[in-house]
Amino acid sequence: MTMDLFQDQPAEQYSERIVEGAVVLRGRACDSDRDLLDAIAMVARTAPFRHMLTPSGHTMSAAMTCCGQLGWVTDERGYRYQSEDPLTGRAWPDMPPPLFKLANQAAREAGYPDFMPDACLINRYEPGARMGLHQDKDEQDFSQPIVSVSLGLPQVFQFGGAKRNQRPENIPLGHGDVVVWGGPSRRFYHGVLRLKEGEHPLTGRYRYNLTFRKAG
Ligand SMILES: O=C(O)CCC(=O)C(=O)O
Ligand SMILES: [Fe+2]
Repeated sequence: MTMDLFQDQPAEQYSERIVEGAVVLRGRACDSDRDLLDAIAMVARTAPFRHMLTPSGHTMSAAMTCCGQLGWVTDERGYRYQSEDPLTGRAWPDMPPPLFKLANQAAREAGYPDFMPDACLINRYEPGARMGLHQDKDEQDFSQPIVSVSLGLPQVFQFGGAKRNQRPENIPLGHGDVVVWGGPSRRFYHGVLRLKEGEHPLTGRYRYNLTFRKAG
């Protein structure tokens, strides 16, 4: 992993290239962390966190909700995007402006200008929860990147390659870190290891992850 330190940024905001097209922007969500967490709480009042079923009948260990025009869902029928929350039958809540702004700015910084996400999946992990290696491939347009924001407890992110059997790099992600991947790495395998027990001043026993995508 190479590291570039930019003189015009605070010491804790630097970027680390993972592979071509993929970068970790350390600390980029710190300035707006309270606004982001307030926005998550607001979304969850309309579209509550829930544990979705995988097509094979397993319960996901991360609790999820969505905002934006489209929400990612999984159930016994498969993985897909839809404009209504299956739990309530209502449209997903709008994407709160601080979320959109952060995703758009992070993408631009990573070399993807004009990223206009229409879907934000919100994952909430408690100690023990994880997400196995997978590809994000339910979207229409793979020219658009993924922007992934971490808030709260630290968790190890795994970033592999185009094939599942490629050994992933383990990248510890902390509060405020943003990962962006696209271009040649857009469909690379990734996941997170089990969340360790801990207590974060802003999120308690949770890690939140915001995954922004242009789905439709
Ligand atoms: O929690 C993370 O950092 C990764 C989440 C993810 O890959 C996904 O929701 O597709
Ligand atoms: Fe993913």
